[in-house]
Amino acid sequence: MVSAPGKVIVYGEHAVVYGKAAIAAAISLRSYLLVTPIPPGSPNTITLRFTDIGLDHNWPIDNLPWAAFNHPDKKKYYFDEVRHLDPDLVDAIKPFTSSISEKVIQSAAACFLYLYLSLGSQHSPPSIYALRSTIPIAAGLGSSASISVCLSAALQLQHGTLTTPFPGMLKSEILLQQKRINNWAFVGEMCIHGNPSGVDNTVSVQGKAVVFKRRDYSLPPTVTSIESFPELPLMLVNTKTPRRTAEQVANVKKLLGDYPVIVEGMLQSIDCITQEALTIINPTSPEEDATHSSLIRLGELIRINHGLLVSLGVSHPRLERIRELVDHAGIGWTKLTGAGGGGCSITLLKSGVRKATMDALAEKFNEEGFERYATTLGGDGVGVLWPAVVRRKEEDGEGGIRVWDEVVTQELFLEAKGLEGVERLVGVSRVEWVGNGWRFWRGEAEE
Ligand SMILES: Nc1ncnc2c1ncn2[C@@H]1O[C@H](COP(=O)(O)OP(=O)(O)O)[C@@H](O)[C@H]1O
Ligand SMILES: C[C@@](O)(CCOP(=O)(O)O)CC(=O)O
Repeated sequence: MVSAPGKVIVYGEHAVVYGKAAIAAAISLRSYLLVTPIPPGSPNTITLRFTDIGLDHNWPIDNLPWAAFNHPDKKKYYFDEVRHLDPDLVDAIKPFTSSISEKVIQSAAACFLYLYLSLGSQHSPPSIYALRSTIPIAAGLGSSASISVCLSAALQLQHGTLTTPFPGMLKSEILLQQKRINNWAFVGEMCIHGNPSGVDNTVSVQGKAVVFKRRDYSLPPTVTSIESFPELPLMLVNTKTPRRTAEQVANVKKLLGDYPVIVEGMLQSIDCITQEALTIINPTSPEEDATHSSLIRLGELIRINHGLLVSLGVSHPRLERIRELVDHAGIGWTKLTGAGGGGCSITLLKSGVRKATMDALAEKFNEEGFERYATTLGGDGVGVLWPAVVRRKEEDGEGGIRVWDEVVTQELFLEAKGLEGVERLVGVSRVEWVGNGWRFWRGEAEE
């Protein structure tokens, strides 16, 4: 099993698509992908069970367009850096997803097939790929990146081109493997939303928090880890209005085409906001350290960033309603996060907010159909659970405790009740495992 986190963009979404810097941090909501090989003698098929979106589909392996993907002019290997989708290969996949009518499901299936055909072979073992995610879909929290990262890591592990991280693994090897996971996760992101900047998949692979910049799409991005990302008091609220990232990105592109000078100026201002925030987050002198006044400055930058996103046309009345309620309560500074057009907002909370004020606001959110998430920022990136065997404990009714070990089968995983059930069964913060438990490609490992 593999897992990868979602993310919040704290500053710089949309501008990051045009080569400006963005600051993003991993969140504790995650996707989990369990790969189960099918016993020998079973039909030679691959099956996707992505139950969150109602995708349950299989394809005979021999029928897939291997010839197109293995053609000498087209073949890409796990170590190749891929910056564009090949339109002929995208076309070769289309007949295999055309029976799926819903765009959400179709794009997830296309993402899987492009990665499977690129990284696998006709002799790959028939397998079932079961996915569950605790990240709300299309809400600005990087759900598509986190599933792309899971698929990239799982397929490369399955085909022996990655190793499960182990204590003492060389830092250079960890970084190389992270790079390969990220490279193919970016390909998956391109299948789902066309023209991604790569910030979402990068933070999902690395975890923690990063400053991300991609000036030239033919070159790798510049990614700087923020080692001591401050524990900002953030509130995450979902409008429950889904939207597609691809559409929001296309809307900004159109606006830039219509008003190039004005919109370039706005994107440039967003870049300045990100740079300014960085000087507060990474102070160069001790007296600039995280103080009351730096919280206020970070908050003001959040408010200004949101204003510019509104002007870019990517807010939504439901996002404005959240901002209005928060402003009215006077508890912090709010901006949309991710692509906007619905999705989620983040609020940086002021210090000393009264509990009664928070409770009253929470009630208002409930009444109006918004959902709040408890999440922490800056956790681990992509990880592997091998073997996937949980240690269970239960009172035996006679004053004792019964302990037993249980393999996380596909059935157990898919039947876990709701998001909490998934977290309780396989969550990365769960401690009782048989074997090593979750292991992560942590970039800071010893050389
Ligand atoms: N839990 C999931 N199961 C399957 N596919 C998913 C899941 N979460 C996200 N996806 C894929 O990602 C797409 C959403 O991507 P996107 O619009 O970029 O939203 P987000 O802001 O959450 O990344 C969905 O259409 C689907 O293809
Ligand atoms: C709008 C954008 O900057 C972030 C999109 O984030 P999300 O897909 O809404 O989680 C696009 C991108 O960086 O690819």
